[in-house]
Amino acid sequence: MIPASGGLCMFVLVNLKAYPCDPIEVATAAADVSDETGVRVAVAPQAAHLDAVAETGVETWAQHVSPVEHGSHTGSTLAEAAVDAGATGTLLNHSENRLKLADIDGSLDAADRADLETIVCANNPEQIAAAAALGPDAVAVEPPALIGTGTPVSKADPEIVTDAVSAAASVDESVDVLCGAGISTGEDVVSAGELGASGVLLASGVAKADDPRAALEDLVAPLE
Ligand SMILES: O=C[C@H](O)COP(=O)(O)O
Repeated sequence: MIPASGGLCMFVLVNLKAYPCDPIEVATAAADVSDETGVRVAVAPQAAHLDAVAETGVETWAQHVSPVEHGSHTGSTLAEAAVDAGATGTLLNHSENRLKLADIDGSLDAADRADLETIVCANNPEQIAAAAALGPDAVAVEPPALIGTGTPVSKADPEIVTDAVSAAASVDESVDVLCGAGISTGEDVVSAGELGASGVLLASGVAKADDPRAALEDLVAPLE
């Protein structure tokens, strides 16, 4: 799933959550930075912004898709609608949008049906093993206490990353592992890679930055 980029092979996925940033400004910067460096960078905007973000040319991910098919499902995010809007992947079970096990499974089925790449988030290595057993393309370990703090998981709790990598591999070696929470610099990304992660999931370091382009350039600089 994760293509090589420079010396260290890392995927940088920027989740815009519901932050009051300009999604087009971030997406345009992410597309440019990805084009200029060859590093895989994707943006996950609000569902209502998928179309506009995808039009910038950046790799575009949904923040969630619902475990439903076409039908009477008011308020859902249909996987096929996300694809029509330009998404090529989806997060599932983010710490801020926890799902029941059956719903994670159902959302994975919906994503597979629509041909969306998938990353299932989890709090700890035990949950990572359970998530990997459901057959996503990747999992992302994020300790909730570090989310949005600016304190990188790769420094504050490196064992949770190495343990998550081992846990996923013990279930299915084809499932990649990302890590997230507090990642905001290129040094954090390198540390994550050295711990065995194939990518990073981050939000505030870019979405709340005064200069999102500069933040993205810093994140990928060591990967070129
Ligand atoms: O989806 C992103 C994660 O929750 C990390 O958020 P953060 O980079 O603001 O800590």
